[in-house]
Amino acid sequence: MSTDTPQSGTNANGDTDGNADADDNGAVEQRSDEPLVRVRNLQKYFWENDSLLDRLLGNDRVAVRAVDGVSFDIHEGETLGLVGESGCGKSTTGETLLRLQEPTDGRVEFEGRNVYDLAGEALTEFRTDAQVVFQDPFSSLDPRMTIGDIVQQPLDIHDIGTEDERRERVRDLLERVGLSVDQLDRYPHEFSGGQRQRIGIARALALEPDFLVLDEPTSALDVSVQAQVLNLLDDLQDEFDLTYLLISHDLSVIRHVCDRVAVMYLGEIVEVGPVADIFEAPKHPYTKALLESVPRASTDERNRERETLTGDVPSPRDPPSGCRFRTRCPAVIPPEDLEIEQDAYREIMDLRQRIEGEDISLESVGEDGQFAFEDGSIQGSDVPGFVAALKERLLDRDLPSPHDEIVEEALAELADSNWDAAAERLRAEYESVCERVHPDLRTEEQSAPNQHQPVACHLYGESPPNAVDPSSWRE
Ligand SMILES: Nc1ncnc2c1ncn2[C@@H]1O[C@H](COP(=O)(O)OP(=O)(O)OP(=O)(O)O)[C@@H](O)[C@H]1O
Repeated sequence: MSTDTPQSGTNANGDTDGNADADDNGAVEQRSDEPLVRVRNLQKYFWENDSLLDRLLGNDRVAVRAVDGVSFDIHEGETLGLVGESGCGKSTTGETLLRLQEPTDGRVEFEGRNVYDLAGEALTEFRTDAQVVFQDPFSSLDPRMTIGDIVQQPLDIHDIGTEDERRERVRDLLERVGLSVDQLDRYPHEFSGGQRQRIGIARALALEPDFLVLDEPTSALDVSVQAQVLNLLDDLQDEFDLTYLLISHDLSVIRHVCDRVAVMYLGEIVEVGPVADIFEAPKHPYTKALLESVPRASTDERNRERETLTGDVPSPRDPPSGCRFRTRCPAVIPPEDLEIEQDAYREIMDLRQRIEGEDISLESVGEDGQFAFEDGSIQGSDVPGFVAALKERLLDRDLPSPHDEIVEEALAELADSNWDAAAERLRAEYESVCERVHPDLRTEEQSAPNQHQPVACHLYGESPPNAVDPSSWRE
């Protein structure tokens, strides 16, 4: 963990300047040391409607794309933060890379070996070296076991040492995490939340691991206790040369303890970089919005107009095409030849999304059944009034010409319940590169040596698809 002194000059996946020497011509020689953990294109899908009964009933299998092709490295001794809104796939990433879940595709190397190929002794070694601390100390500790037995359990399972040696190790561990050995024979319910998390940490350390996945280690704790547990993790990292993947939705935790941070959205990583760069100069519109949504301490900052994340996170069962954030993105890129202000474009894109999702109650438009639908259509003479009422309900602003006319044409299709035609009218005019092309995040191999904050966004492509200045859309 950094204690607020993050690395600088780190490339896509954590190579630091200290390890990349520039020669006289400015050419940079890459560091030779391998990351401790290398994740490449990791995918984990959960399948719904996948039972025998579903097959007999002819139900289609549905993939929940919890993790959908993530790549990152974690270097020895560092803390990489994984941050994103609830449900974006953070825990599944952590569990899959520890092989607590089988991957759908992709590769995870730990000390250079593919974790998913390991068997026998090599697998046991990996299970010893890589451990996890879960969020909820209440449910992750067996209530029927004493804490001595809980901490000793991994030593028993791996048959390490004699009974006396194991007991001695448990005592050492409990003391090291700030608990008293007198408490050895007590049960989890006799401890506070913070103490229970210390027990979970002691158990994770029992086998002397090199690497810990810390999955929201402090989110179930009172704020006052959170700092104590984070400080303990920091001390333990120094003392035992630990490498951490810290999963958290809490940006202040990430900022306080991480060296680098990977920002996750809907199963993908959208930006990676040193923690100071990500917090001070975020690039991806999602990262910016995530940071904007954090309450500010200073009055100046509090009074500043804040653009927070709006709109629902789409389902991982059917993620948006192209950039997954484009359905909420305040910087979604208009077609090259279109003259339109960003706010108006966003509003039209939102309207199209609602039309595509048939997410408008047409029967309730207007006053008390003003527009009666018969066989899916309203009377022709009512169409202008219907379109005006729809606009009033669905749009927050008056659109300039010619956009107003195009939107009216699309809405008029809804007078005949022609959802597809309405969506098509808008798609024909307003389709964005963000929905057509998936922006990839470069991996270490693909990044220029001086590119230390890769971002998966068309605004930052080598040849941006549209002349939008990324710094201009919000300041
Ligand atoms: N066993 C499962 N079966 C089906 N879907 C699952 C399963 N586990 C997770 N998911 C889904 O996968 C997606 C990612 O979940 P995950 O718990 O990894 O997200 P997260 O970012 O860790 O969220 P949180 O912070 O709320 O824990 C979610 O949509 C979740 O509902």
